[in-house]
Amino acid sequence: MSLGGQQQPNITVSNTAELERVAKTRKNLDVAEEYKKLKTKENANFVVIGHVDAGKSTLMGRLLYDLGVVDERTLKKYKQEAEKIGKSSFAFAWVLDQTSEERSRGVTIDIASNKFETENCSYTILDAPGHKDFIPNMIAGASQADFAVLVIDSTTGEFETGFNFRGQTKEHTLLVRSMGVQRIIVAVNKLDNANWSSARFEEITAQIGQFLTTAGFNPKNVSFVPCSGLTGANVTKKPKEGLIPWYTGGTLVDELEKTKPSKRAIEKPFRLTVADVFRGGVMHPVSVAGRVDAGSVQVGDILVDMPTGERAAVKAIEVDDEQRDWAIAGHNAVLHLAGIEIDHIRQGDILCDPTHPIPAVSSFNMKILAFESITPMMVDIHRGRLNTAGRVAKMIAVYDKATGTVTKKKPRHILAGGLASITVQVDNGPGVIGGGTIPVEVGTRIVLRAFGQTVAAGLVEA
Ligand SMILES: Nc1nc2c(ncn2[C@@H]2O[C@H](COP(=O)(O)OP(=O)(O)OP(=O)(O)O)[C@@H](O)[C@H]2O)c(=O)[nH]1
Repeated sequence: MSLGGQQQPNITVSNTAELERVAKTRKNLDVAEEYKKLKTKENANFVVIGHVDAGKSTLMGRLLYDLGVVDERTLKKYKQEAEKIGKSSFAFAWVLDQTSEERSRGVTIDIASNKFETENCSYTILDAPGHKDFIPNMIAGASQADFAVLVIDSTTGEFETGFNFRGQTKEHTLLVRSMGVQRIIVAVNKLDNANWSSARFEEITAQIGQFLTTAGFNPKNVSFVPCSGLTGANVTKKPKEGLIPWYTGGTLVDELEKTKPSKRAIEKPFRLTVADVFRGGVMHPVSVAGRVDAGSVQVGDILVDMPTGERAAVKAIEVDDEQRDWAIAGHNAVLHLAGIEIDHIRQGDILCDPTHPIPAVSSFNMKILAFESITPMMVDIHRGRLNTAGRVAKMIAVYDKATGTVTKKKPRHILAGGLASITVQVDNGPGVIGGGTIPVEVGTRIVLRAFGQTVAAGLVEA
């Protein structure tokens, strides 16, 4: 068994009577059927990636403003404040930062901090860009994303800096691909700085296109949009006549609308990765927010928290700030829980169907794409929002990237860019329940970092 040191959930509970009381309220709904009946818009989640200062916040702020999520008065206020400090161009970026801040003070659902709707779909921008701790946050976001928007600064010199060996464009892109994201929209941004030059647009699309193919994106899942977050050209509206006569494609929003959310794992056992734990008011002393990764949940269900193995009952559910009887894979949900203490559930834990809990293991095998050269070494293991210390304990095999056949067993080291299998050992935790273990199963996506850099990413294997 490669998932080593597996813990059985020890079914200790804080309050059995409470669990039983809540379980009685279960309406025994067929959630998959209810979901089919529901005529709501599809929801898609995406991450925004790109080099520092590529204009990510400005572009998303512009999008939110043009779609009416932020009103004129608020923008005016930001513009005045921004002018006061001599940075008038920051007003749009503040739209994004401000909404995320405000929302997180209300119902704490940080993963759903920025939402907007188009005609056919509602969207959630995962993890507002510009965050100090951007990469760990991006890993968490990417693990829940249906697609990514890669923002490129097309200003002369800036594109080249962002795209060079140590620039973030490549690291972010490899990361989101490793986290399972298959569709990417490239916003060739700040094209106002390049005089809306078609030659510049083509130069950038050629280079990025080639890189995306080598990073494992299928060209049919990649699209390029010339735009300017600052002027708003080609974000939600076609640019003024004559501005980009050479461009026949759609706006950024048109491209978003073409993107179908990935298929939901509705039939699989329930899994929700806890993004946030909070007191949801007097009625709800223990609440969690997160995305339903698989399966479904309904009021009255008993769940098990992993890796602690504690049970909890679902007292109430909110989806999109509305009270609901159920939630299903793909939903960003708030679950109000009973029968568990607030300090017994942590960010990064997985709430599961108790008949099929995710294993909590102290070691696991994974197939990696090495970003840097790998030897037996200390690493930070990132699994969605969870991050814990560990080490590369064994190097199992290196594969040929084209054919997948083993080229070397028990290698001494794995070269950057190589495909390989390794065993990862989790360090002992500081005596907490589930310490020294991490909830993973076959197919879980893991990112390994060391010295502040991503060194490898891949999937847990059997
Ligand atoms: N000319 C021009 N400038 C822009 C555009 N978009 C953003 N900028 C400017 O570029 C700078 C950086 O913009 P941000 O939106 O903060 O960039 P960011 O990528 O979110 O930055 P980080 O979060 O720090 O990585 C600001 O001075 C913006 O005003 C654009 O479309 N055209």
